[in-house]
Amino acid sequence: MSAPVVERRETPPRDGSLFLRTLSGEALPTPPVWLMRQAGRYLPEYRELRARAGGFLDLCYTPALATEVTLQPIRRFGFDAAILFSDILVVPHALGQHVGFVEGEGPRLEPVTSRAEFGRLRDEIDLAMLAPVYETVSRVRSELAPEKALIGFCGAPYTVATYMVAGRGGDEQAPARLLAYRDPEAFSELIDRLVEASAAHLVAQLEAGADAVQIFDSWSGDLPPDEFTRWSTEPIRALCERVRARVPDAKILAFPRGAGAKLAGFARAVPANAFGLATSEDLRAARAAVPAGVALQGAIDPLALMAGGAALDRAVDRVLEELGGAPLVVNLGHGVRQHTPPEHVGQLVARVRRNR
Ligand SMILES: Cc1c2[nH]c(c1CCC(=O)O)Cc1[nH]c(c(CCC(=O)O)c1C)Cc1[nH]c(c(CCC(=O)O)c1C)Cc1[nH]c(c(C)c1CCC(=O)O)C2
Repeated sequence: MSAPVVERRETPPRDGSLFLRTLSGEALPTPPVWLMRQAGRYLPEYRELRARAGGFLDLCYTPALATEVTLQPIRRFGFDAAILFSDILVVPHALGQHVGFVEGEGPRLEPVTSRAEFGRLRDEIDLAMLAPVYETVSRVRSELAPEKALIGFCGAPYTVATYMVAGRGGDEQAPARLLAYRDPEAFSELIDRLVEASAAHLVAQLEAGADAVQIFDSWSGDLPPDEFTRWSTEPIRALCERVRARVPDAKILAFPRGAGAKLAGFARAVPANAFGLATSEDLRAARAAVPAGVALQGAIDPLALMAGGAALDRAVDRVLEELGGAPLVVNLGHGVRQHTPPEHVGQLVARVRRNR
């Protein structure tokens, strides 16, 4: 791993951060709240800035703009945590894969589908290429109030591999799964490289000032149990261990989206401080599946958020009731959708905090 690009900043202890206290195992009467994809196209101020920024990756790699976009939802809604504005696909980009974003369609990568093609990627992640991302982390941290936490992130090795092999997103995980069955050694080599690259990327974000990091595993939930253990649980466990070897007190959230009954085994193996729950999870079963004192994060339906009104209040109350009384970070079960009215986000935050 190359040396960190940005020096670790001396940061004051943030005892006032409800988010960090929850990750340390405290059950708070009013839990912290932030939302996946809280920055983005549902916000008019994002759309306005995005139109001036050029391409999506240009926005991610321009610290002044990425900082502004990260802070927009904090100013508007007062969330307890900001999430760095970036993307999981900067890791393949810094491994030398061609990555682009097609307007209105999503990511397009030049697919890597064999050992020979993996061989054309860099052996190690080029952290210098991601220096603007780490600069964004330090800028955001210095502009955020001390009681607000800053979350860095990466995609889980399996999820990132599905994009690298298929060359695109959506429901196109079949190419990676086929490769995993046809040539498990080759797929395993790709996953191992992603473990190392992602660890270096998370450590660099923590050293630049991120208070915690989240690992997004958006696509492993469909895997059969043994494949899930091999391609999701084990690589994420290894990733957490690599990060903690460099930053022993790193706060880590793992989000194995849609793990369902596989969550219990995942949570036993992965040494995270919190586990994210998708909309579809049985919340009480999930609580019983994770070790006592470990935080859970989730799991309001993004479509209840879009609907608003009484349906949204009920969705918030259900999460508070079924997951409250133990360490809880209120969030959605997946990202905010594009056509969500911003006032509904305000309603969600007010509902969580109404007894405060
Ligand atoms: C799979 C995945 C990706 N990116 C991400 C995941 C994991 C979470 C999930 O399952 O959604 C994670 C991500 N992507 C983005 C963030 C920023 C922080 C946040 O607000 O949560 C985070 C944490 C910004 C983004 N990443 C992207 C946008 C939209 C780009 C635009 O403004 O045009 C944003 C705000 C583009 C992106 N990036 C990706 C896709 C499939 C797309 C296109 C689909 C879409 O547009 O929603 C890959």
